[in-house]
Amino acid sequence: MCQSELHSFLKKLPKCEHHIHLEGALAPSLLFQLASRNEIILPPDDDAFKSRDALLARYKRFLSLDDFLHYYYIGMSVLIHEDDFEALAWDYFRHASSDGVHHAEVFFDPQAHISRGISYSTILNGFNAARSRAQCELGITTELICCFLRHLPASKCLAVFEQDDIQASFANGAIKGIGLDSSELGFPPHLFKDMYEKAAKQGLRRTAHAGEEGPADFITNALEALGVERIDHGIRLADDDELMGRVAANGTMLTVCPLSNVVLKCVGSLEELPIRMFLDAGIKFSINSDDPAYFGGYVLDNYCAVHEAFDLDIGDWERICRSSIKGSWCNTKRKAEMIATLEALVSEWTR
Ligand SMILES: Nc1ncnc2[nH]cnc12
Ligand SMILES: [Zn+2]
Repeated sequence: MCQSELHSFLKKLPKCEHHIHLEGALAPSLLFQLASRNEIILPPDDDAFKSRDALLARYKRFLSLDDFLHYYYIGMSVLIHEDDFEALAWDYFRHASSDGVHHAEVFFDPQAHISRGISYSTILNGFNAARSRAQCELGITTELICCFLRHLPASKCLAVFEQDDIQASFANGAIKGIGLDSSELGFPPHLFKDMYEKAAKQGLRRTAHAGEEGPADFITNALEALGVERIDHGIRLADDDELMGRVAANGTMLTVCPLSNVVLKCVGSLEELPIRMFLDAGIKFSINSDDPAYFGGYVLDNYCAVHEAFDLDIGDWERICRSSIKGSWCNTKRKAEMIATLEALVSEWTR
């Protein structure tokens, strides 16, 4: 298959994205536009904020997860009004649709906005307006996953989790599940056990970032102490054969983010990612963009990069795509529609 045929095949695959932080889809052009409209002063002593090109150049030199998070939290400070949150999410949904995403489960970080005086309803109304539009105009189904910031005290996270407006959004189904993100090293999953126990009792789906920069032990810890159903990133699973066997046997899905791992120096190059090892070991995983505006690629760029690095065949892609549909938190009818699309595509390309 030549490159352009392959690109067309990868684009047509009915993709599900499970690991995308909406705040990480804030393109520099929208960032500067909102900063100006909302009269937000970006750090004057950091030359990266002098222009769009300077900011993009700085994004190419991230040294670590924390180095990136510094820019991520400054960037989102321009989001003030409902319309801003709507514009951000709509921009992502448009990109996702043109990349062949059929279903997206998207993260957001309420604590990073509430702490700046933005109400939870402002965030949720903005995102929900974009979600309705994505469903009507693009045919994409979406779910929201409310993430908690692990660099903050667990007691503070629990207090936000228990806030009346957040509890109401759990109860009325606006939020599908919870996640745990931000700085990983020094913040093991078990610190958040109480919150995850409450979430389980309330019937929320549960995932957590683990094994991105942190060790394989954090994956064990997230599975055992938090009872998570998915692991976000999870690439350090490759360091523990016994755990890898357990994850494969339980069918726990990893949401891997290849370009993110390279840009944040979690691996030296794409080829170092354990993609082939995971396929051989029967580990289920989906491929995702994480923070597409910061890492130079949306989901299709990640699919193409993985294809080039690992020379996958149609059978490999069918498995990845099938696991990704099955590991989604949408209803069985929606999954069946996507599986049917996948099977029709594969049969067309293998005729
Ligand atoms: N890659 C990542 N890891 C942890 N927290 C994040 N928040 C946004 N992107 C993240
Ligand atoms: Zn992430």
